[in-house]
Amino acid sequence: MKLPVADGPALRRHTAALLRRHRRGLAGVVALHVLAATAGLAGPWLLGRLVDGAVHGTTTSAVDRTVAVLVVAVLAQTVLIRYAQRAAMVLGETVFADLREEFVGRVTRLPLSTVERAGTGDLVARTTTDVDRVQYTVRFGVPRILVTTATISLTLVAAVLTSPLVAIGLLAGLPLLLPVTRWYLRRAAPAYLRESAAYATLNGTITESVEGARTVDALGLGARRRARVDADLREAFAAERRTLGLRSVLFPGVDTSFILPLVAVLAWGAYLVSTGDATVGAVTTIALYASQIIQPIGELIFWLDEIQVGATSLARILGVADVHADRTEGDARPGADDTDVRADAVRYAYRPGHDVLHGVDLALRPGERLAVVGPSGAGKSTLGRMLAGIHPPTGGSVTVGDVPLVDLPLDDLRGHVALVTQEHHVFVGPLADNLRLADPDADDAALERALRAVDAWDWVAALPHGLATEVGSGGTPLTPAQAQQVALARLVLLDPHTLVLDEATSLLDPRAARHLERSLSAVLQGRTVVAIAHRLHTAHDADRVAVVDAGRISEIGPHDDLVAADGEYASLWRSWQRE
Ligand SMILES: Nc1ncnc2c1ncn2[C@@H]1O[C@H](COP(=O)(O)OP(=O)(O)OP(=O)(O)O)[C@@H](O)[C@H]1O
Repeated sequence: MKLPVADGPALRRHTAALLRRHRRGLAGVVALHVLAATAGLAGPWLLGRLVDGAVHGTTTSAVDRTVAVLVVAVLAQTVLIRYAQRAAMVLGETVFADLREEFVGRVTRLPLSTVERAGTGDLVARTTTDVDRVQYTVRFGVPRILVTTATISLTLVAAVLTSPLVAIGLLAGLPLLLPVTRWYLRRAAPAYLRESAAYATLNGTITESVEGARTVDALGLGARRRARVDADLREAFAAERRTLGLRSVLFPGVDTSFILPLVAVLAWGAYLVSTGDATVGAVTTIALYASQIIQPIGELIFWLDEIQVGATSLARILGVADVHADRTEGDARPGADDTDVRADAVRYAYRPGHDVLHGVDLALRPGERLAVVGPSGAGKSTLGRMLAGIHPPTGGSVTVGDVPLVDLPLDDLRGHVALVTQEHHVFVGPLADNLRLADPDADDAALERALRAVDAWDWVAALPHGLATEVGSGGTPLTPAQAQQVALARLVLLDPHTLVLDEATSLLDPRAARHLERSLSAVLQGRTVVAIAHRLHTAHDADRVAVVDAGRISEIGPHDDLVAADGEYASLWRSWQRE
């Protein structure tokens, strides 16, 4: 599954709305640039007058006056450009900050099931490379496009006002410029989209290979992974060559079309002077305009090219919003004492048509401890995720007090059922903030109580700044066991009545595991617990055991009953005892 990309109309709608939101800033920037460009036009016009003066006779004081006005115009232009550029940069930053906040909102609301299915490579590329590209375009591109468009338009108007006949020469470049630019722009968007997608895929493959290096090594998958990276590289190379090919037509075409107006103005102007239809001064002014306009047109085309890249990235960023929510909140809420969690005919498929759960029925008894056992790949973790409301089932339902889990707002849901796994990310920031993710309103005393409950207060109190200590990457490092205790303390704050434990302590060294099990049992006290058991002794101690086999619950009951029934569980149990 790939994350969606916004289409052209959506992109235009969004850009228009963004510009409308910042229309005042935009108007200010345009006004300042128009003033700066107007001051810049005075130079060629005054020089043209000087030339005419020299041809037809003038006085020294008239020349002095013209030069004085020229100096004032240049000074005014310099000052205006300074403020115009400053305003443009501020606008770029404001617009980008707006975009970035919107994007963070979108990404953090993405359904977990979508992120898992799409893989993280594409999302990481969108949050890094694409955001960088949009940032560059918005910060520098948008202001420069405003500047160059204002300069070019005003220069053309000034040229026409100086001498409409001579100004016709300025059009000489258009027959080449227009078709080349049109040809390019038509092809550029898909080509850049392909390039971004190719790099995102390459990123994903490389990240996956590095993260799974041990598995790749253990299974001897090195050659296959290399072949995949090579294939991705070939695609990225082909995509890059295509965009380079497009640019290699655009740039020479554009360069040639820049020279043509200057040559045309001089040749056509000389003819008009000879017929008496133009003055030498007017030709000088317009020839200066023709050379003055080259740089802004070149810059505008450069930015139109960059804008293609930025627009492609923006389409990828906006596309994230097109991911459908995997659940819709309903109004029904379970009663305060309604803690019955049930699964009815639950089916689930990671890929359409490939069910890994085939209609599971399970009614948890409040306060019981249920161990879920079964062969690897049988669907235990998947069932655990259904019971915790992580993924909506593709068939059937999981309810708490008769309300489907996926109809509850996420904050509410976590107050009923929570999943505990061995992945415990510690976020960069104060330890207290890490805990308040579970309950933003908890005061320090509540945080301390939660930490004491999981036996973690001693080490937290010994940290340099206690609860305020910065943890996470770059801060005070926490051991895996400490990170897990922080996660358990969050559970205490969430206070769900039902917990699903999936491999919660399996990867820790035995000493840490024993310590943690103490913390864990404090958390489990008085709650309904579904423990996905990878070691059968957990099953032995549970109130009931559910055996999951090939996506179905094949047996369920107390340990002793199942052993006496001499079914699948009994043989699992016997083989475990023999080990
Ligand atoms: N994210 C996923 N995408 C696609 N298929 C998946 C995904 N996660 C699990 N599966 C598949 O679903 C099936 C059930 O997997 P699950 O992890 O639920 O089994 P399990 O009983 O917990 O196994 P184990 O004890 O090995 O963890 C397996 O065939 C597995 O390959």
